[in-house]
Amino acid sequence: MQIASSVPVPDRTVALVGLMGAGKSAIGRRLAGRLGLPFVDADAEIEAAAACTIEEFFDRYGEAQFRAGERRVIQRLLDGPTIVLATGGGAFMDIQTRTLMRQRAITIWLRAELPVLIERVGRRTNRPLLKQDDPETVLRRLMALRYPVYAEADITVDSRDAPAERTTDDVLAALTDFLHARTPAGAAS
Ligand SMILES: Nc1ncnc2c1ncn2[C@@H]1O[C@H](COP(=O)(O)OP(=O)(O)OP(=O)(O)O)[C@@H](O)[C@H]1O
Ligand SMILES: O=C(O)C1=C[C@@H](O)[C@@H](O)[C@H](O)C1
Ligand SMILES: [Mg+2]
Repeated sequence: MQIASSVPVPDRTVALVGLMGAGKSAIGRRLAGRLGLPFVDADAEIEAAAACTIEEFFDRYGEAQFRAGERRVIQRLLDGPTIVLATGGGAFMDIQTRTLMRQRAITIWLRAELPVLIERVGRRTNRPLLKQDDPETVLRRLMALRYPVYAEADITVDSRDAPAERTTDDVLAALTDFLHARTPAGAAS
């Protein structure tokens, strides 16, 4: 497939948002490879900065402190060079983080249906929010709360029950359309 050669180079960090299991990490890593940009996972950055897992962080300091740490990490990353950034599922819900991301990044919502999310999050048990109730109930609640806010992202792509490479192709195509729409006709891309 020739997609990569025709994709304009993003002039800003490309940040993925969406629920747990939407594929921010899995698709983000592939997207970065296709764009030739570094990939950074905000969850992993927080774990490195705090020297503990996200689960331990929630246990020790609680969610409010986690959101504050997440805000600082994302701010630092957006101050740096252009990257593909997988954000944590709740990052875009924080008004300050969201405002910053809307100003400084190209934001992409990976939207997934409930059955797809349930199947994917069942593969790992390290998501603290999914332990607060049964995972399906939590995901339903978060979908109702968060989907209207995720919809503020610049681009929305469906993260379907298909191979990750297919979703990556879909993201690249949508990003290409978005960047071409912003580039004045005839300008070099
Ligand atoms: N589009 C996709 N097609 C197929 N498998 C996928 C897709 N997206 C993610 N997966 C798989 O689903 C699982 C969860 O995905 P991933 O960890 O990337 O989600 P996430 O959005 O980063 O979640 P979190 O917010 O919890 O970090 C992984 O096993 C991943 O390989
Ligand atoms: O959706 C969320 O609020 C979260 C998603 C994960 O990426 C982690 O950032 C953490 O488990 C919280
Ligand atoms: Mg992730």
